[in-house]
Parts: sequence; structure tokens; C-alpha cells
Amino acid sequence: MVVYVISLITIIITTVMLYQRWSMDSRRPRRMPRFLLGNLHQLKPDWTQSFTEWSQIYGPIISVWMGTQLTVVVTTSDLARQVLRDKDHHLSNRHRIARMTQTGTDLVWSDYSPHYVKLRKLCTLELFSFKSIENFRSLREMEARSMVESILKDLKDDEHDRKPVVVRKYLAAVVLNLISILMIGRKFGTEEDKELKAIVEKEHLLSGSWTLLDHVWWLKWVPSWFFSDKKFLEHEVRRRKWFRGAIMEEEDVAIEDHQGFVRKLLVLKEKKELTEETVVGLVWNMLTAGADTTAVVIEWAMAEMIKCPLVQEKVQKELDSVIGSQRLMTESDISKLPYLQCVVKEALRLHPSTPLMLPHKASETVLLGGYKVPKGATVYVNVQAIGRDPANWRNPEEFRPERFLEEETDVKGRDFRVLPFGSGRRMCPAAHLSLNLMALVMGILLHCFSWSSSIPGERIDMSGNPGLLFSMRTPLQALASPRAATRVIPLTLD
Ligand code: HEM
Repeated sequence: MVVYVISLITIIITTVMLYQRWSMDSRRPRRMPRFLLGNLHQLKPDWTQSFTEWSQIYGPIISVWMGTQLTVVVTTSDLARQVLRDKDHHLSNRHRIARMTQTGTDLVWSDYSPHYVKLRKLCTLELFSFKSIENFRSLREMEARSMVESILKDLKDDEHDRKPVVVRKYLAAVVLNLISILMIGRKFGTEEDKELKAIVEKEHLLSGSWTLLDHVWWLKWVPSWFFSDKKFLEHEVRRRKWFRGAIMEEEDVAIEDHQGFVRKLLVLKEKKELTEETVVGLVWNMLTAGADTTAVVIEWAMAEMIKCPLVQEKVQKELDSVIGSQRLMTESDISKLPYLQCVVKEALRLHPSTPLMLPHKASETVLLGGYKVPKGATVYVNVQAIGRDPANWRNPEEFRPERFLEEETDVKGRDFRVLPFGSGRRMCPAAHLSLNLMALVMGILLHCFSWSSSIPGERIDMSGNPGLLFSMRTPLQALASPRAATRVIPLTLD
């Protein structure tokens, strides 16, 4: 009898557990209502805004149909931890969104594979290592100095001396120069630079201009002439041509002291079995993933500091006390400037350059927050919403760098409340480098100039441009008043 009762209880418990397991497996993240083209027609141009609004209605994990592609978006630190740490091994492939990224033989768009691991290791050792970065320190400092010279020159050319400057112009130039120095050991020439900017601009347009073909699998059967690939192909040819001229010529140049990444890649090409497509892809990755991402955060930070002059004054006080006015800031000063570092972190919290990071893809079916995410689904982490979540931050919309002084907080992927660079396997490999670049450029701008609104009392447009990259919709214009530190460079202007 006892045996009979024990067996019955065991059967009941097992049945309940199996049912719970089965019902959990079959739960899917709360879905947006599904239509013929999924939810595409409901998406605002700013996807992040749509996802944030939907998550407020449907919960912190939602599934959205981008045409025929199931897309899961998570919006809390806890779920971000599950995606980027606990289930990272099954969620590290990439969903390639535009046709330009389809081959995926580069680093950014490659699936997590032995090829990817090889490229990542190569970049970590040959591009982002302490030694490689240190190699170009003096060139970076010279570039930052040239930026100040060019602002001073524009102010001098301005008869009335009170014309606002377009901040983005200097940021875009300085950051691109800093990255190209790492790539080829020098800046691009004027013509190379002009063509590169035009190509990158076109690339943003093309990758932003998705077509139905990208999202609806059954349209792939429609003949390709119906959805012309011509503009993509023309773009590819133009990019290759620029590449051969501006980059590959490095093959013949032997600059032993300042070996850029391209030269190292060309030397290692045979040994590491790298195709030309991969070499081009890697360099292109760094130019596109590196330059704009860094410049946009500095622009947002400058806008915030014009809105909050007290923060600006506090940074300047720190800069003056550490550096004085007889020299310009260098990278070795950064460690002695804790408040400046907090300003960089606060700008990244409120304005991460890629608010949805880059799209991940599930290589296996996984459970996230108790919901089933099937193999092949695209997964986005809404890091902008997480950085502004009142559950994580007091007065989250306020620009208050002090919060990072009050509490030691990591922004390089260890603290899941602030994830501007992502975390885990696919985390940005240049986090350390870009924190340094941002602190250097921002520090020099604030040490050399006081910044104020172009029209006193005017509200700065703090809205963003939709797209993978979240830049200010209206380029920031501001008045720059030279400070004492600029006196160290006046003669070079004539
Ligand atoms: C403020 C500056 C930057 C921010 C906020 C940023 C942010 C990010 C984010 C969020 C990702 C995707 C992480 C993921 O999908 O999980 C990423 C990937 C990447 N970033 Fe950055 N990034 C910055 C600067 C740079 C710079 C300066 C470079 C290169 C010079 C760079 C190169 C890359 C590359 C190659 C990847 C792809 C990594 C992979 O897929 O494994 N980034 N970055």
C-alpha cells in the first residue's frame, strides 16, 4: 500500500513538473499583433522609440515581426544579462540587415565561428593592444592640437568674432584622422578624405534604406530585376576603387616605426589565410564602426554641457588645476581627471551611439526571462532604454556626471545598467581606445574654449536622427570663446 501511495505521489509530481516545463517552453515573448508584412508598417523611422514604447505596453521582452523575420527586443538590465552573459554562447551570431553586409566575412557582420574568432584575436593583438595604441599616442595628440588650431582659425576669420561654429565639423575630422592614423599610420589626403566621406554617407543611406526584400523571405523568389541591386553594386565598386588608392598603396610603404593596422594585415595575409575581401572588410569595419560612433557621443556631451554650464565649469576647473594654462592636455593626464571621465560615462549612458547595439541572432532555441526564443530569431538589446530606466537610475533623464563619482560604475560591459559597448563575446573591441579618444578630445575642447548657446536663451534641439547610429538631428552650433590655454598655439595660425 505504502509503495503504491509513494508511486502515485511520484507520478503526480513528475507530471506537474513536466507540464510546467512544457508550458514554459511554449511561452513566447509578448507579441505585437501580426499582419501580412509583420509590424513593419507600425514602426516609426526611429526603431528605438517604437521598441521602447511597445515595451511599456507589452513588457520588457517583446517579439516583433519585421516582415517574416521574428525579432525579440529586451529592455531591462536583467534580460540584457541573460542575452549578453548567460545565453551569450547561443546568441552571438549576427543578423545581417542590409545587402552590403550579406557576405559576413568581416568582423562586424560575421557569425560567431572559427573565422570570427581568428579575426577578433587578430584585431585584439594587432590593433587594440596597449602597444599598438601607444605607438600612435604622439600623433593623436598632434591631431587634437590641429583641431584647436582649426577652430581658432575659423574664429579669427570671422570678422565679428561671435559667429557660432558647427561643432560636428571638427569632431568628425579629428576622430576620422585619429582612426586613420591607427589604420595606415597617417591621415588621409584631402581628396581621399572627401571621397571617403561621400562613400560613408552613401553607405549610411543604403544600409538605412532597407527594402522589403531584406525582410520578407518569400519575396526572394521575385526576380532580382524587380528589386534592383544596381545601386548596391555600384557602391561596392566605388568603395573598392577608393580602397585600392587610399589603403592598398600601403603595401609599398615601409614605415617601420609607425606600422598601421593595414600594413600588419598585409604582412599576415598569407599566414592567416585572409582574403582581400576580409582585409577590405576589416579596415572598413574600423572606419565605419569607429569614427562616427565616437564623434556622435562627444557632440551629445557638448550639447549637454552647454545646457548645464555648471558641469562645464566643473570640468574646466579640474582641467585648470591639473594642467594649468601653459600646455595642452595629453593622454597621460586622463587618469588624473576623474570628473572628465565621469562626463564621458554620463554621455554614454544617456546617448549610446548605437541605442539597440548591433543585431544578434540565435544559433539555438533559448529561454529568455522564461520565454522561448526560437533559433534564427534576431535579438536586440535596447541599451538606450536600459541607461534611462528609473529602476536603475535616479532622475535618469538628468545629465549628472556626479552619479558616477558617487558610485564606482563600469561602462565596459560589467555593469548591466549601462552598456554603451555591449558585453560578452560580441562586445565592442575598442571600448578602452574610444574612452581615451573621447576624454582627450572633450578635455582639449573644454580646456581651450568656453562653450555657450549660439543664441542666448535658445533651446538646443536634443532630438536624434533615426538609424543604427543615434546622432543629433540638428547639428550642434555653439559659440566658442578661447580660454587661456590657447595662448600656447597662436603663432601657428599665420
Ligand atoms: C563611443 C564609441 C563607440 C561605441 C559606443 C561603440 C559601441 C559598439 C557596440 C554597441 C557594438 C556592438 C556590440 C554587440 O553587438 O554586442 C560595437 C561593435 C564593434 N565596434 Fe564599437 N563602439 C565605439 C567605438 C568603436 C571604435 C573606435 C572602433 C574601432 C576603431 C569600434 C569597432 C567595433 C567593431 C569592430 C565592432 C564589432 C565587434 C564584433 O562584432 O565582434 N568601435 N561597438
